Amino acid sequence: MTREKLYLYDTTLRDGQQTQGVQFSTEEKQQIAQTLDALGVDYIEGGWPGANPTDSAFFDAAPKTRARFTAFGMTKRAGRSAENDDVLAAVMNAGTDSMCLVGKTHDFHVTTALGITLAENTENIRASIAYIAAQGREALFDAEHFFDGYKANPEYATEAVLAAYSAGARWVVLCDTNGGTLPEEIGAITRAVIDAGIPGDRLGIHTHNDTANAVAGSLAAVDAGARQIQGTLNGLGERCGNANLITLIPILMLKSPYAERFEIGVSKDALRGLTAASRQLDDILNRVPTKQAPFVGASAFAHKAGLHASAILKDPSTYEHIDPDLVGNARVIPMSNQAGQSNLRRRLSEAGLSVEAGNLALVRILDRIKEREAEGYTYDSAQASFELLAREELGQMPAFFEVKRYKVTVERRKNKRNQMVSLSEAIVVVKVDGEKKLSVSESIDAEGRDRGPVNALWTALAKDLGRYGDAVADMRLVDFKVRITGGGTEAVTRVIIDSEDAQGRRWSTVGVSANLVDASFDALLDAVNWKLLREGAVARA
Ligand SMILES: CC(=O)SCCNC(=O)CCNC(=O)[C@H](O)C(C)(C)COP(=O)(O)OP(=O)(O)OC[C@H]1O[C@@H](n2cnc3c(N)ncnc32)[C@H](O)[C@@H]1OP(=O)(O)O
Ligand SMILES: CC(=O)C(=O)O
Repeated sequence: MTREKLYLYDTTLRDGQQTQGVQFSTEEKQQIAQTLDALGVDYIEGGWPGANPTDSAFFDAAPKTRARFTAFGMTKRAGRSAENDDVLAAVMNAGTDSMCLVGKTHDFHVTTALGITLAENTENIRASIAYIAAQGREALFDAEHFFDGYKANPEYATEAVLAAYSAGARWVVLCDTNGGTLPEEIGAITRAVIDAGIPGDRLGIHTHNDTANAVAGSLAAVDAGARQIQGTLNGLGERCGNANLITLIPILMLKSPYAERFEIGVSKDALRGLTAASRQLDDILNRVPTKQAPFVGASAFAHKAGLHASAILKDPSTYEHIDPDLVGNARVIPMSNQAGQSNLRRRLSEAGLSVEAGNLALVRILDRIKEREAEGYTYDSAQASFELLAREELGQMPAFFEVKRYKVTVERRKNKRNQMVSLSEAIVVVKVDGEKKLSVSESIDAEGRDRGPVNALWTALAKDLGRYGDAVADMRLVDFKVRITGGGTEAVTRVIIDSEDAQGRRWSTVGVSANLVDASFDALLDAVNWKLLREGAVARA
């Protein structure tokens, strides 16, 4: 049986950025776009060009993606032509092949929020979509408040979406903007729109999670005939969030009747990257991953009750609705050292380490990871630290150098202009090839500003690493995340450092301590050791 194509439209970088407390940098947007592209979504909505400097900069250096990279904006305002609307012009000038414009479809919003007549609004929608289509570009129309609008005035809501469709919109996306419509009603109204003349393969669904039904509402629209789903990674989005693609993707690929009826752009291989994609986003946002997140949470396949754990060991399907491996997650069975070995072997092989099944080192690695995670470490994203830990247990970790001691001071004092300034200084003593080396460094940028104690430590460490100096010369620290976490009985500080080198490699390392500077130094040492490994450095016996 041929399966029908179902399109996935990701709006993490636009509606996801409307989440309280979320503001992606341009680099973070680039990183997320690459992850989405690797996952296999069909559209990546990058943001609203012209609305803020970050979005504009992101579109200026738009990533090259296989997915259709889409700019978001709104329909032209009344009293001016589409050609002369400056907000629309900024969206058009972003130069993307696809553009998604939001427009009003609820009569109350037209008269109250916009203060124009219904006819004027319909004309704004028509003219804006026609303007995009006339340039041979793909137009999408986000029908804002469509379901509430349809309930209040079905004739007008239908007129508004038909205007977009007739003007050439490739997709008309029905939005449950306030998130209050329940799945059954979403299905019925979607069917009514199809009956009114817009075919299902031109209809999309955009739901919000205000009643925790965004995923169910999206599926109801698909059941009714819609063929595009809009959503976000981890369900980010305005207020309670959008439909969670991290939940929807495995449902569409693994659950009946969707798996049999539909084809989406995500391959089975890419599906295995789902857990990593979800955790990468949490990492970027410096959020603790939700343990109970369906499919990807650390508890999604954790079996605590004795009855469960015992049956699971006989056959995992006794208490699991899918094999966790399919989504890149791992089974957790407390007390069983066998748990998670296949997952561990896969992670090791990603680090270039091939370890045969049954090797006792696997048990030791798992034990150490568990111990360290109890202390506050996390290895989900800190792949470089994970590799170093594994190498130690496998006897494959060279001792390049030894840190004998270090010291950091931070001083606040008045400068000549009577301004309070800070100055960080570090001293690091290392032993390389039997020889002690003492380096002192201040951390000051080109404008004379203090770059902080961790930077001072890094520059002191890198200053004299003897014959390893050249190998780390092109390395720089690009991100630094701090989180206070409950490790054991006391709160500890976890630091994750992202480093980069001139060859475009980027790696993450983790350090934990009750002391912020110690935790940072711990992560820093891992970063340097990983770089030395990659450079093929050889330690002298
Ligand atoms: C449902 C959604 O989530 S849609 C996405 C919403 N996202 C955002 O709002 C974030 C980005 N937005 C922005 O940065 C700004 O709102 C901008 C740059 C787009 C516009 O800024 P401003 O010109 O200062 O307008 P402001 O934000 O104050 O108000 C929006 C204006 O657009 C009008 N408007 C709102 N929706 C539409 C629409 N679909 N079509 C035409 N005009 C619209 C409003 O009536 C208002 O006009 P007014 O100032 O003449 O009353
Ligand atoms: C367009 C959009 O984000 C909404 O209506 O919710």
